[in-house]
Amino acid sequence: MDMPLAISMGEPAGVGPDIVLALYARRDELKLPPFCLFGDAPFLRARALRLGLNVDIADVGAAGAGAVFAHALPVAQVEGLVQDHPGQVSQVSAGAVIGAIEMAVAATLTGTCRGLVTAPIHKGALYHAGFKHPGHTEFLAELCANGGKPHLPVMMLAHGGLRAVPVTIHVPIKDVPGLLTKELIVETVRVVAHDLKHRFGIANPQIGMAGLNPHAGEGGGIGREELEIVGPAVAQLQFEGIGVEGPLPADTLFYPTHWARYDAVVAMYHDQALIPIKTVAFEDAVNVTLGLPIVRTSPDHGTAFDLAGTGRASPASFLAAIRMADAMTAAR
Ligand SMILES: NC(=O)C1=CN([C@@H]2O[C@H](COP(=O)(O)OP(=O)(O)OC[C@H]3O[C@@H](n4cnc5c(N)ncnc54)[C@H](O)[C@@H]3O)[C@@H](O)[C@H]2O)C=CC1
Ligand SMILES: NCC(=O)COP(=O)(O)O
Repeated sequence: MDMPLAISMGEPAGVGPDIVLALYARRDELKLPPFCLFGDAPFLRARALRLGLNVDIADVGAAGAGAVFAHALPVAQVEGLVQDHPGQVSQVSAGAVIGAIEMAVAATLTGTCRGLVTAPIHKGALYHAGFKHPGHTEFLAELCANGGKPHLPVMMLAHGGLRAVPVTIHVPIKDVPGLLTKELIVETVRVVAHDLKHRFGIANPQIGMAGLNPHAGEGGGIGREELEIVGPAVAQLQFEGIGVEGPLPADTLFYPTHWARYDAVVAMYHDQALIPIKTVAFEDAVNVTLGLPIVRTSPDHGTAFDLAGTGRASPASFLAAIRMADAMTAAR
């Protein structure tokens, strides 16, 4: 029996649960691998009813998932209140949302599940409820560290051969220059090169590195970060034998033909990396976290409150995230 993937429920007011239910309803047609949804069974029954989906839900936990997946959606029950109010931001479900991630990570770390796919969370709602982590990426690193030294989590958005990685992630733009260090860039690219090799099977990854400033600083005339931070990081990485070029002007680096020269492009901040990939592939790009001891993928979109409970959310990115996690863990 195939070991299941773990899926965390995400924000119940968002489209994540809708899409998981809709995909499960098409499991045979799509030949989906077995998965267990870490969430709330009564809420999921109510949401399935609202969407008109004929889905049986079995509260069997991750260990029982493989046995029931063919005829019922396996759920690992989380603690805490979960409301079925599509599109309404609320902190009420925050405990259950966070608990679902914690349980799903624990099941993956202990080998009950083979990889993790996360449904979108509403970061603002969780912050208001006291959540201290900027997003999944950083939270997962802490959970995987299990009290030890956290891994450096690296966010990568991928669509086929187009991959984009931000060095700084969920931080205010005004803080980016202060957070960028040669060490952070070097460590990020080491993780990218390692995981492209070992998780994506790319023998000798080639990485394009963006500058921070317009025109990559124009030789120091439009900012010195390229000369003082990014350039020295590239030199260090090249010395280590990693295939990196840069710093390159970010405005032309993402021109698809240019981008396609590289196995991944490393950008200096969130929007520098994510705007290009969401522009060319919002429908089915995947967010994958590198640098963790577990495989974690996620759709590229968020909670889409405007579509929650309507059945109109596209399942394409979520499906791509499941397929990527399945492929990355196929040997297990
Ligand atoms: N991995 C995660 O947990 C992520 C969470 N978020 C969170 O989601 C919340 C909302 O973020 P937004 O910036 O509004 O982005 P969003 O992706 O939720 O929505 C942006 C636009 O795209 C549309 N859209 C999103 N998903 C769609 C789908 N599956 N099918 C069709 N249309 C879709 C929405 O209707 C909306 O018009 C924020 O709190 C953000 O932090 C955002 C990205 C990833
Ligand atoms: N914009 C991507 C995003 O916010 C996803 O973050 P994470 O929750 O996967 O860390």
